[in-house]
Amino acid sequence: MGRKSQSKQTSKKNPGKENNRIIQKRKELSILVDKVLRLTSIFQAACNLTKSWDHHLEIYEILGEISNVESAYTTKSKSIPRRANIEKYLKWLNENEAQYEGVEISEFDGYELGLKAVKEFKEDSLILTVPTKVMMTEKNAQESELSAFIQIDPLLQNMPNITLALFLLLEKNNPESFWKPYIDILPEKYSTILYFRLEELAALKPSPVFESSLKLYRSIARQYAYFYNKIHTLDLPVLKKLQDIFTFDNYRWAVSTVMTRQNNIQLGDSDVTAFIPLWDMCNHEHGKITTDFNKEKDRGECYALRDFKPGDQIFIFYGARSNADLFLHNGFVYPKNQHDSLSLSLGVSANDPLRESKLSLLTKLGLAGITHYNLYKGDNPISAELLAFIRIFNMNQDELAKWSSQGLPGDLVSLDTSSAEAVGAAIDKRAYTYLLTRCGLIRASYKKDSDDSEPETLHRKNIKLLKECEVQILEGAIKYLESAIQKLPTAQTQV
Ligand SMILES: C[S@@+](CC[C@H](N)C(=O)[O-])C[C@H]1O[C@@H](n2cnc3c(N)ncnc32)[C@H](O)[C@@H]1O
Repeated sequence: MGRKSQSKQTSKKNPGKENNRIIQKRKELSILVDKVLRLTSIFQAACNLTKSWDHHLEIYEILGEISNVESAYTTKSKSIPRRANIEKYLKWLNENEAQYEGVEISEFDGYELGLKAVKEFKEDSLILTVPTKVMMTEKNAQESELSAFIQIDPLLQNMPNITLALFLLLEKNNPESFWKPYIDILPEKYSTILYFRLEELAALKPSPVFESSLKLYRSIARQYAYFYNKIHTLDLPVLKKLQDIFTFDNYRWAVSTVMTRQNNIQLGDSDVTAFIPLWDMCNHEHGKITTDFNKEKDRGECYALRDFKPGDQIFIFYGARSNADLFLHNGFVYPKNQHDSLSLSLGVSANDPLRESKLSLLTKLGLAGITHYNLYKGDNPISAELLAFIRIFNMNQDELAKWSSQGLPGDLVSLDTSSAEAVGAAIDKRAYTYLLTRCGLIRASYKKDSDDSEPETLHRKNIKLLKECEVQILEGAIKYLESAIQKLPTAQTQV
């Protein structure tokens, strides 16, 4: 606080002193940013989890220092709570011919803002339309002053979501922005892992999302450092504008806004990444995709995925995504998720004497490069690919030789009964038993860390829900495998 107000006064009274402060800030930051770049480039993907975590601690600490330096030198303007901006937002939408009759923006417990029906909507009826002109898209970014940077930056050329994040930052800092009413109703912060404290991230263990979270954090940290350097070394007017706005805190906000609100929409001949106002006020529930782009009318359209009565929250279906995906990229967990899955890390050990034969059989089936297989929620937890892996993984030398001699051993990668007969109960018994043991061990690892002493924050709530869903998947798979083993013909199960 003290440092911030000091900075303001100094700049008015003594511009020379202010210049020195800026130089000092840049010096401090460039040392820290270099550290982030070095740390994020030496990292080996094959590191074990303990090393990944130690590595994360280092990155996290340096980013903490970066945030401290950046906030000490920045005067934060007072922001108006998003709810207070709803009226202006709706007026802007009206002026730009968005249609949303019978719909209100409202607060819903556990969802923040959402859309409320104030009249009845029958399933498949049109709820709202959003003209292209109010959407903020990667195309707008390409047509803006940012284009000079996009043209010379390979990262931006290949990652439209990052382009959109930088464009959003520029527009947020532009009081004249056409999208100001939209930007003013965006959340101030998010429940993505970029906002998690260390203890919260650690509480994700043993979920496989722990590892994915460290990866995501590392990648955003590296992007931040990469862009920091570009912004402060390249001589482009747009980058001069970004110099004061581009802080780690602002970047994680922009990236999280994109992660939680982006849509892909067919504009012209291409698929573009876009923010679609109003449409992106809808929260998710299970159902069918009911959002579309109407080329003739040049607008996005959102239809009712089911009947909604006055007073109901209007939901849309975000797509068939696992809770791991929703947690990581959208910052929430959907307990009734019918598309849930759990990622298992599986591979042939370097010490396995039959490694070469197993890998060559996996290669034939196009599975050699796969390091993770999904277990699914519901009656069929095992995919054909996972079944193929556990079958091959559990074969002996003779079995490997037999199956390798075939052109394409399609029966190995099939859930059909006839294929199971061709593979034989002996292999399947070993395969299922192996997976059962593996699932049992993973399930047991979830028991250890039920720490209820921590306050129930949204982050903690999501972590708890995610792990409960993962345990459910594991228990479903265990039941399925026990029953599958029992159903195998006993006479043939001898090896
Ligand atoms: C596209 S926005 C929807 C509007 C958002 N609720 C808001 O206040 O701006 C997506 C975000 O809404 C929240 N959300 C959406 N569906 C949800 C659900 N089923 N349960 C909990 N939160 C949800 C998550 O925070 C997610 O990142």
